[in-house]
Amino acid sequence: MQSLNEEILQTVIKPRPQESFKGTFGKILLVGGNHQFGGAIIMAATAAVYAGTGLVTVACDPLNATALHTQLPEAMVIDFKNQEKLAQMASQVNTVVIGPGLGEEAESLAVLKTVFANTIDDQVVVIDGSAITLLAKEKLSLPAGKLVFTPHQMEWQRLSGIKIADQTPEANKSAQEKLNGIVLVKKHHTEIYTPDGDWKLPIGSAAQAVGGMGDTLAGMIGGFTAQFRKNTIQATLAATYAHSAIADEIAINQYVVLPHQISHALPGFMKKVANSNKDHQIGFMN
Ligand SMILES: NC(=O)C1=CN([C@@H]2O[C@H](COP(=O)(O)OP(=O)(O)OC[C@H]3O[C@@H](n4cnc5c(N)ncnc54)[C@H](OP(=O)(O)O)[C@@H]3O)[C@@H](O)[C@H]2O)[C@@H](O)CC1
Ligand SMILES: Nc1ncnc2c1ncn2[C@@H]1O[C@H](COP(=O)(O)OP(=O)(O)O)[C@@H](O)[C@H]1O
Ligand SMILES: [Mg+2]
Repeated sequence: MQSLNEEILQTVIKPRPQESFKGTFGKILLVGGNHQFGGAIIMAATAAVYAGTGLVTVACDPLNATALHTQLPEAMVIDFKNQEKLAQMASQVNTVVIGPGLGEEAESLAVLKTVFANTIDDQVVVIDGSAITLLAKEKLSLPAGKLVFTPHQMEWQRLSGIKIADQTPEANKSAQEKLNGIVLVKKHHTEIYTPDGDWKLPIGSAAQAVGGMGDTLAGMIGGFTAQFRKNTIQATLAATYAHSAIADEIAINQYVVLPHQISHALPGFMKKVANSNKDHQIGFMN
């Protein structure tokens, strides 16, 4: 397993072409946010908008629409119970992120099934949080698309059947190969298993151990894969590295890092990376 380093940032994050419009930078649909977990989808959508995705739509319980728009007027919103609209949106975007705050109720499962039935091979589908738990519990078939699974260790236990204590690189690799996608096993020093090799994240800290941190990462991976479409694996690696690199900078002066602070720091961080070259030290606060 290789150690992931900051070179992945320069590989992926380039200056924006001037001959462009919002569609150039990708379209994303984020699905989740039931009556209980609206904050999760708001955090994921915030990450996608601040990562620079051209167009961001959220499918959630309409109960969350006002809160979402108060935080994030850039995002569009649809009712996740509107099956027709959900199916249409799910097939039209570059990336679908499903799971943050989706919940595990009958309504959540209906939403998941509609999305899984309508994605297409060209798309990236990021499967996080409740979507992983439901996928495991209901033994659903996998959707079409380039799949990125983002489980924490308990979600990975549910999906792979490997107990947390037995989650060795060998066991994780063999389970990832069966899933036919990218798998991030999220923890202190997250592991990323891909068809092109495996990486360990050497940065990040306990200041990140707070609810919503993974929802934010899912939104960032969504935003990066929708925007930097050349290579899904590299975009996923860059988002994962940037998430903890920003957290480490904030943690120099803070005991705990709030997930939305990572999103708000993203445009400045990405600008520094885009301007930098190999000899330039990356850091967005100096
Ligand atoms: N503001 C919001 O709206 C928020 C909404 N959220 C949304 O909530 C939904 C449920 O997601 P979830 O992760 O909170 O719950 P679940 O999947 O049941 O896992 C927890 C169980 O696993 C165990 N556990 C063991 N190892 C672990 C590990 N390394 N990392 C984490 N847990 C570990 C853990 O052990 P314990 O803490 O009890 O010791 C516990 O028994 C999901 O849709 C998510 O997006 C959250 O993002 C929060 C903010
Ligand atoms: N002690 C830690 N050190 C480094 N990173 C951590 C630590 N604790 C949590 N994280 C990171 O925070 C995120 C937590 O994800 P997750 O459990 O899905 O959060 P949530 O669902 O509440 O948003 C992951 O990216 C994980 O790697
Ligand atoms: Mg999570």
